[in-house]
Amino acid sequence: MPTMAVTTSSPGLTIPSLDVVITTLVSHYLLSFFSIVSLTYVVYQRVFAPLAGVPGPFWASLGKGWLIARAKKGDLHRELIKLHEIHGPLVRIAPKEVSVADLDGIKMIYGAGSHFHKSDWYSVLKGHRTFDPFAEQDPHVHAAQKKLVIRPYAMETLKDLEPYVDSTVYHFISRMREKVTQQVDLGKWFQLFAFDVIGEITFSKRFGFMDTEHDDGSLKSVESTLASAAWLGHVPWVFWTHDYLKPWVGNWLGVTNRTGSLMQRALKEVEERKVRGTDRNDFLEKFFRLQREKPDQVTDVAVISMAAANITAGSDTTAISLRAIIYHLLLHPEYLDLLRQEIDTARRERRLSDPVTMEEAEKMPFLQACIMEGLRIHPSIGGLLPRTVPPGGCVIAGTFIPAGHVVGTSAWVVNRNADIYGPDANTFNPTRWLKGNRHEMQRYFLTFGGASRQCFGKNIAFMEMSKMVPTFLRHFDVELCFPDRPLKEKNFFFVIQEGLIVNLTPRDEVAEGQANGGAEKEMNRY
Ligand code: HEM
Repeated sequence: MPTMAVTTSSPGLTIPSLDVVITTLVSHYLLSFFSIVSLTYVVYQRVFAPLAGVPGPFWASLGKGWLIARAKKGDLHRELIKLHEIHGPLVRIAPKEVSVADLDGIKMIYGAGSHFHKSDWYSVLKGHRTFDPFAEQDPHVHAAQKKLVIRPYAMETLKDLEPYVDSTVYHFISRMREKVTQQVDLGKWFQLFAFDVIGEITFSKRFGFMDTEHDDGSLKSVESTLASAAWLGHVPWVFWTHDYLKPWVGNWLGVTNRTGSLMQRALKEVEERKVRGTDRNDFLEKFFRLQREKPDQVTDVAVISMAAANITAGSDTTAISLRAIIYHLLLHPEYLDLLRQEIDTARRERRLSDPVTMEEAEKMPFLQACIMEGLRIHPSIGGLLPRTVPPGGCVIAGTFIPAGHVVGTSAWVVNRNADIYGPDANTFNPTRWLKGNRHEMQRYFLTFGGASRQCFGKNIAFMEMSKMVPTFLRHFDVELCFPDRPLKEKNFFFVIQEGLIVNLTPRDEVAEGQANGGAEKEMNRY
């Protein structure tokens, strides 16, 4: 029987029963209560909160929903460019988070010795790992870890790694020669190359992706890690709640791959190497040498973690950069011609090896300019590099931002700053690196992060690109199959492109040289 019966006291007049009255009143008051709380919250965020005066999307000022939606859609970098064009140097992107395009502010946040430390966004990447320089938030722990493992990444040790990069570049070229009659997904091949080269320099063992033309799941693993971290980082409590409940609910988050399958791969390689030994001077050997010097501090966990970091931080990032450089050169034949001239002149003058050496590449100013410009126009990392405001707060672009709030800059925004790069900052123009104020341009160049937490692998990445780009272009004429179809891109912290499909034609002189020499021969000097 229904409980909410009504009683009729006289014809035409209906009196509700007591429980109906109570239910109606409660829902009415609850609704009013929530409306008042919500309204108060909106008024607070829009009028009284410390960041109320900072412009930005309406929904961003009220919660993390806007950021999460962008992270899911993968367009945060493009949105930030637009928003800064509209609003100027500061944009509020969450109730307590600001995107900064102000140059003094950027220097303050990322400069050497900065007190702005990595925000909680990174905690989801770190999880329970005890050794992880990339995601470490504590500056003292980070400094100690960096000191222990940075030596193998230094410029002086690059020479040891060069032959490993050479053999992988040569393998790439020989695989491309097999593809000259087909449409080639060059973007995918750069990714296979970038993973194989990391395998070679870290473990003296290519992963074999270029041989099989696909990977063993590692590419997906990195991608799902980043896609998941990109949104979870904005709500770390979701990650930690899931972490707590995992024994009962299972693993639902891709970000845990960073501590899962990739670590397992690194672990396997390290264990195998311990048994097998080696006479090669690759990364693993360099880490083992550090371990022999300080066995208590450079633990097995540290070695495995750094090997895994090479894969996650060094593969996709390099592939993205190679795609960007070649794609933009193909879109701008005038610059491609200039680069070809530089390559061909060096070759005619017998100043060019095959593959091109690091030393030779450094003497090619236009090549270096093209690499810098590709890195500028399409930085691999499109996320915000978020940092927590230190105690005492800070003033950026005349606005006070309290301690504990988050500030950050995407390289996509600052790398397009017209005050630094000129009025054509939005277009690919390598000549700016030859005639512009290079020092000033490099000072704010955020593609490899800020000085306080700069990329460990920058030198290695430059070595790979400096070899691959001229060697590839001396071997092939390259043409976009679909010049009118822009590449698709998705920002999952890394801004990954899709659709770099090309036709390759072998360049005759080189083809002859190679026919005589064989694809896998070491370094032929012409
Ligand atoms: C073109 C290629 C690359 C680009 C654009 C790039 C970019 C970056 C950026 C922007 C950061 C700072 C991230 C942040 O502040 O949150 C970073 C950090 C890092 N990168 Fe790279 N990277 C590249 C290649 C590599 C390679 C090849 C390796 C290793 C072999 C590597 C290892 C690292 C490590 C270990 C860190 C953490 C540094 C720290 O926080 O102290 N990267 N990278």
